[in-house]
Amino acid sequence: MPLAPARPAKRQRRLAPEPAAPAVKGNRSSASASKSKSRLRLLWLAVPAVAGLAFYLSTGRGLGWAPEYTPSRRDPFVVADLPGRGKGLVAVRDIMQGELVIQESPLFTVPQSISESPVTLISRLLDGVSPEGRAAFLNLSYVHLPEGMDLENNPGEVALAIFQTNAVAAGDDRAGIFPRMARLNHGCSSAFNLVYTWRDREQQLFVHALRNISKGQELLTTYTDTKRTRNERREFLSQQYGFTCACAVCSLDAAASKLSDERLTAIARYYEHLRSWGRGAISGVEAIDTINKIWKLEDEEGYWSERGRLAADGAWIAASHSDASAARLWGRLAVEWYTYELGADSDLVLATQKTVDRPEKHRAWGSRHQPLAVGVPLTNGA
Ligand SMILES: C[S@@+](CC[C@H](N)C(=O)[O-])C[C@H]1O[C@@H](n2cnc3c(N)ncnc32)[C@H](O)[C@@H]1O
Repeated sequence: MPLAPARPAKRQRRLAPEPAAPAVKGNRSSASASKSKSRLRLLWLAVPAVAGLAFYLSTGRGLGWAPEYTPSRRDPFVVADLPGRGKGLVAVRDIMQGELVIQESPLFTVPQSISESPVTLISRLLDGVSPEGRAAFLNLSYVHLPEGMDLENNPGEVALAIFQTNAVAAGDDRAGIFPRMARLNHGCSSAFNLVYTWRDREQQLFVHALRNISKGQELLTTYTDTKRTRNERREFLSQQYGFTCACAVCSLDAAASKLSDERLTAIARYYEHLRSWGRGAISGVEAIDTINKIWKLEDEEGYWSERGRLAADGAWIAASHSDASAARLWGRLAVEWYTYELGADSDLVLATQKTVDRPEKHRAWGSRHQPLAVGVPLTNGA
């Protein structure tokens, strides 16, 4: 039976048969959509729901008695106490766009489908973890523990709350705990500076710098699809993670925030429009024009995530209309951004490079029978 998904990582996925199909980064709200699918999923969802009937803890808190997971000497960050945000990671030197910041194996992973109680499952898996790993897990923060429960009397429920606050996707159908990565706090649109991805080949989570980060800056990832308004984002984050987001974007003054909301809403709308190319509702030229509009709006917003995927969609559309030169240019752009997001040696970079070298070998090549000059990237990166 399916289990409510944790925060999905940016997955290394095959190019979609339809542009901009399901988001690479999602959120736990996606669980609600398929809520009714199984009793077990409901059981997972029931934990925060029960907590909701009592009181959500307003801030994350750790158990405080276990040692911190020791960062390696080569890490470009330290774990720091940050006012109002619990612990977080802060850069101890400048970090370059595309740099690998964390590469981490999971303490344990759980499948999305389980046949036993989540509390029993997490407790059993924890028993199999080393004492250091267990201590690191128990030191992580958590929210949504029903009132009146505590570690002494309800260790299983506390472990489950820790899991639910910190788990991220480890592949398509598992979620895992990564104690170092778990210290990353959240930022919206232009505020987050790291993206993470699960790599099947290495069976590890890779976290890369999406933009240049200066020494002293906090490292931030994003917990949700931030292409929505400030109020919508805040509501989701408050419900799921128990905090009111005050990142740089959420802290903009009213006028600037309104502009940001408008841009993000328009970006989401254009993504929807782009998707309709897959069912033949818009032409290849209009689809490419839409990608260029998204790119421009994202430049204005400072929203840089998912650009590898967006450019790869451009290559897909160009290839499907047998437009080799556009496919090559979009492919180049995809390689550039996948390299930042996923690493130069990732499967997607290697696969996309093949489109640059031999566009006519793309699996979508000629699938839209009508050859068409669809349009090229209108960005400086091209
Ligand atoms: C995965 S943990 C992140 C690390 C956590 N701060 C800690 O001390 O271990 C998620 C929790 O961190 C806190 N958090 C994350 N991002 C935040 C933000 N932008 N503002 C305030 N609290 C945040 C929330 O309590 C959230 O439930």
